[in-house]
Amino acid sequence: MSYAAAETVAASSTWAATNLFYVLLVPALLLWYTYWRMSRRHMYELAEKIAGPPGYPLIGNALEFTGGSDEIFKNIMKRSFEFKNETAVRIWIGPRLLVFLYDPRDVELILSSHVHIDKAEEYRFFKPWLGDGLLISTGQKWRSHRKLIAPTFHLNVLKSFIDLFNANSRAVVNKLKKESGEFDCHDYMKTAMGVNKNTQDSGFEYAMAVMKMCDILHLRHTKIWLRPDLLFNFTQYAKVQNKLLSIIHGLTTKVIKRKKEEFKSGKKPSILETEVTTKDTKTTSVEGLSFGQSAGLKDDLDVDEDVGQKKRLAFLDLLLESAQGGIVISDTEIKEQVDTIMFEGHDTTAAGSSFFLSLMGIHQDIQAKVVEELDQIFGDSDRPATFQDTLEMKYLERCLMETLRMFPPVPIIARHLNQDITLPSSGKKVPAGTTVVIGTYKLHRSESIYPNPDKFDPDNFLPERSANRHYYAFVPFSAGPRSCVGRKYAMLKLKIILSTILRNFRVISDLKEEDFKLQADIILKRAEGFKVRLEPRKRLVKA
Ligand code: HEM
Repeated sequence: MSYAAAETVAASSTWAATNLFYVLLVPALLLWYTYWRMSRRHMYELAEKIAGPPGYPLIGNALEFTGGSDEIFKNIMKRSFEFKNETAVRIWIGPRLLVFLYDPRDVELILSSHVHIDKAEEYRFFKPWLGDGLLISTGQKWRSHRKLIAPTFHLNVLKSFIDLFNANSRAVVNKLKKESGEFDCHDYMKTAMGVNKNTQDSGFEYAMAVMKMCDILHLRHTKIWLRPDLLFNFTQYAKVQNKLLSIIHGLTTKVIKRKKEEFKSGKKPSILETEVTTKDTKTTSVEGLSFGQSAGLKDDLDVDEDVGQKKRLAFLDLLLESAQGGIVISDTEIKEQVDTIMFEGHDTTAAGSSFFLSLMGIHQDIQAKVVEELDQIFGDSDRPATFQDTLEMKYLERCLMETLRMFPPVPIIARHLNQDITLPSSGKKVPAGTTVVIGTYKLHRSESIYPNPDKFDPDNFLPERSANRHYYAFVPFSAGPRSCVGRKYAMLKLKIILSTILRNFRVISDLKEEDFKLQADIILKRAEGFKVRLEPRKRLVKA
């Protein structure tokens, strides 16, 4: 056979082999798809019984998640209100079934459970950043770390942060004095929330990096092609993410290193509670800081039983001390927990306080009542706030809670179901494998729970109005065993910073709530920025 003929034979046999491959591939794929659909039949059958918008084959409702994050938020809200009378709404993002829950009874079923504690698949995008920190870990690891960390947010530890909160608040007021005209107060709140004097320089860079990381994570949540790591790692976003993570982890490492050096040099932990408790179980629940735990469930931030004769330490001090033994927590785990707390404690409080100031700027009458209360507490004095003062800020607290109702910084909470559940509200079943999404934003705007839900009305939180409301109708900090571990810290800090600002300035907003463009890239924000103006109060308190 000539060389040319041999080449022709080789080419045609390659062609035949390629053809055979495709001929076999198509039925193989069809077979696999049929098997896959059959194995998920139970899921499809149950999902069919739950109301939801129609979707396309294979991609489901993924096209609804195109556009900017403010558009996505608007679309989702519009969609969810189309199903106004439904307590649960399903959507498909490709093969993933998501069921949104809006009824407090269904929310309770998930959040009060010790079984449904697994975070949804979507939280895995946080993994390169937060590792196995409290927010995303599960099972025994989460249980043991939660048990270790919760006591570091005990009220007695938090009280010792008050000086730091006051110092931060005064620094913010001093910076705000330079503002004239309209500006974005979120910029100030971001840096005020996460830093102390040792981390102030890196604080802004860190805050920016966190914000950009959230943008990337949000993109991965909403754009299905960015979900698989294999594809994502080839994109420009992956490179940007690596840069941002080096900034974020750089600051965490710095904070831990400094603490370790203090530890080695024998410096006493910064916060040390010398007061010891009795052996009996005792709870230190304080009204106004203590929501997030339903009746009948033990609040792990309050209970003193595990303390016994031990001293109470602040978060990082305790982790480092526990690491000394080497058994309880490793160095990597400490870093993951610090990253988690720094993220969770930072953006959420910054958004909450910025919404609060925006709302005060709109509702001058309500702001005047807050200031009247502050005048009663502080009189003409420019003294810093004490813990007792924060307990007396009852009206400010109601305004804060109403802010968190209307604009919950964490607008959804998602869990992965490992078993079928039956919704108490409707008797409908949600199949195992579903991502259940607690739609906090919509739940908080439910007409059947809050009459006139779009109106900013702090009286919604008058004790007599709250008393008859379902406990799970207000869950800005989640609730139950996986509730926010920093909720009391957040309330205390917010009360101190917001009261200090209002003692010094009148806040004015030219926009109304209905003009807010909301976007939810992980944390709920105003897309146009939190624009306000300030006027020094006549009796200007020295900051
Ligand atoms: C206004 C401020 C805050 C809001 C609205 C908020 C809200 C929440 C919500 C809704 C969750 C549950 C998330 C989920 O299950 O997916 C959560 C969890 C968590 N939060 Fe907060 N948070 C705030 C402030 C803080 C602060 C100041 C810290 C720490 C200093 C903190 C630390 C955490 C941690 C560690 C978790 C995970 C708890 C666990 O799974 O065991 N948060 N937060």
